[in-house]
Amino acid sequence: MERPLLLVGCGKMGGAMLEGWLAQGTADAGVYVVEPSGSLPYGLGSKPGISVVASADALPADLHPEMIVLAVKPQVMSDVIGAYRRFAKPGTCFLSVAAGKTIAYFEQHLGDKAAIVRTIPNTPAAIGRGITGCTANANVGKAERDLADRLLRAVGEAVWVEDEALIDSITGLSGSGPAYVFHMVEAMAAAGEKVGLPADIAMQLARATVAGAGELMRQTGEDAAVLRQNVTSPNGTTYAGLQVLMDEKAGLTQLMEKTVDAATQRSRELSN
Ligand SMILES: NC(=O)C1=CN([C@@H]2O[C@H](COP(=O)(O)OP(=O)(O)OC[C@H]3O[C@@H](n4cnc5c(N)ncnc54)[C@H](OP(=O)(O)O)[C@@H]3O)[C@@H](O)[C@H]2O)C=CC1
Ligand SMILES: O=C(O)[C@@H]1CCC=N1
Repeated sequence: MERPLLLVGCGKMGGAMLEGWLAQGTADAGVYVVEPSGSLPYGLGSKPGISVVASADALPADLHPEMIVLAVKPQVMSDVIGAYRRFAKPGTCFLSVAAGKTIAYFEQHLGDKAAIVRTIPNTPAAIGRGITGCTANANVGKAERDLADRLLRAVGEAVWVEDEALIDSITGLSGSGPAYVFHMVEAMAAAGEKVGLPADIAMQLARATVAGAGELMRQTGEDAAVLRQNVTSPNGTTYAGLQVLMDEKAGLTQLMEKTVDAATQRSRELSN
């Protein structure tokens, strides 16, 4: 990078991304962080190249960031965004990670000349295993898109879509998805207790099973269906369990469809 990054909001998502950029050396021209509390997670505040300020007013008057990453909650975005309109000029691109907030919303607040990348990452970004859905407006040139891609790939994978409406769907699937998986661990552990296991052992088994299954899928690159079949002996124990989980009327497929749909709808609502 030739000029600094500006990160607005350094909570769970902004902090995870900043950690990835530092680890990968992506933000080599320095990062200004606006964070009202002044304290950054993971001890990031004391890392070289990081300058923390409590508000946009405290940023240097001549700052010309290459990219401004907006990582505040969607509900506070309208209180925050106005302070950054002065940066909306050639050479500066905005990248939002906020659920629901559309490109039209940012153009309304930053002007229709602003270069805007709308994304939705997820929390495994904290360990470099995130996946981010991205789209951009017509003001984003190749260099800006490449930089956004590099920043996002520093914390995992990036998937670009042309149709912005798909970002709500990506939010419902992979943005919120880690929570579904963590809840599955909770549900498996609770079910283990019901069949007689002590709570601590049930949780240890559930965590290791989900983590191990995820790692097996990642390392082998094998289809999920094939990996499932590899566990399932004809008329064995897994088959008996899957008869319930894959029930055509009330199985996980139907439940997951409703779950992802509810999250997608909520993402659409947050645009207001
Ligand atoms: N968590 C997740 O799994 C995902 C989150 N996102 C998106 O990321 C964004 C941030 O979410 P998340 O990190 O979870 O939330 P957090 O609350 O952890 O982070 C938001 C941060 O913004 C700070 N903040 C509040 N007001 C301002 C301001 N005026 N200027 C600068 N910073 C400010 C908050 O400080 P303080 O706490 O002191 O108020 C907080 O540190 C959201 O838009 C969310 O939709 C996207 C994908 C996944
Ligand atoms: O729950 C939320 O609204 C945020 C966006 C995606 C994941 N967490």
